[in-house]
Amino acid sequence: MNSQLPSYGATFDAWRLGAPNEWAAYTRHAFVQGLGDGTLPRAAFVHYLVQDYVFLVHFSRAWSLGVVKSETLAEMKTCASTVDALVNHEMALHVKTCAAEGISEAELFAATEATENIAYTRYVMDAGLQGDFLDLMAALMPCVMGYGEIGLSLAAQAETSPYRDWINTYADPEYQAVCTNAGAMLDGAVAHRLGAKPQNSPRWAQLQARFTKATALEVGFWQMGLDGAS
Ligand SMILES: Cc1ncc(C[n+]2csc(CCO)c2C)c(N)n1
Repeated sequence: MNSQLPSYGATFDAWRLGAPNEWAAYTRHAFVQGLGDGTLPRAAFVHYLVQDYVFLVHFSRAWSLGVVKSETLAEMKTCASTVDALVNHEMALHVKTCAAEGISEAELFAATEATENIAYTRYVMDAGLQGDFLDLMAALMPCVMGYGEIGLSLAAQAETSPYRDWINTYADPEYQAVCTNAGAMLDGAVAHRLGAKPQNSPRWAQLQARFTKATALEVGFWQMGLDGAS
């Protein structure tokens, strides 16, 4: 385990520090350890991937809401390119892996959502509908950055793990750059709305709470992957 955490920008790093228990439960979950050491049952991985496909559909909707709530072109560009990456690239990994297990894309799209899945994606969507761009980003960031951190922490095990494609997707410098860029965009968005000392803003605690809740919902998602396959 890599004990040095990657930095993805001042705002994200502060929010991660503000949710130590939830963050550790998310990034060091038994599901994650099983991906690294190869002990994760294949059925749990496939169950997770089918749910994750539906998750990505709703995450694409949430990032699309980010375009709507943007106040600068830089924000709009990040959100628009994330939607593109999700619907035209990231979901393809799920389709390919599931096809090898005999599950078609139509079946993926029509999969029944697990309660933990509904809870997470609708929480994020509501954060964006009820709040502003920062509320939405606080709910979206655990997903983006958490997978970057998990990918890096598992990279050393990739060669020997049957889940090496999954690990390499997120350990890849290209995905690390996605995290760094998202973090820089977030820092800009925070400065734009809350000024140079955002931690003094009355909104800071509320944003931290949204980030912490979304992180806890990631823990529930891993657990659903483990439990739902048995
Ligand atoms: C439960 C769950 N959490 C996070 C991710 C990772 N992820 C989701 S969207 C995206 C791209 C940028 O937002 C990434 C990396 C996932 N696949 N499933």
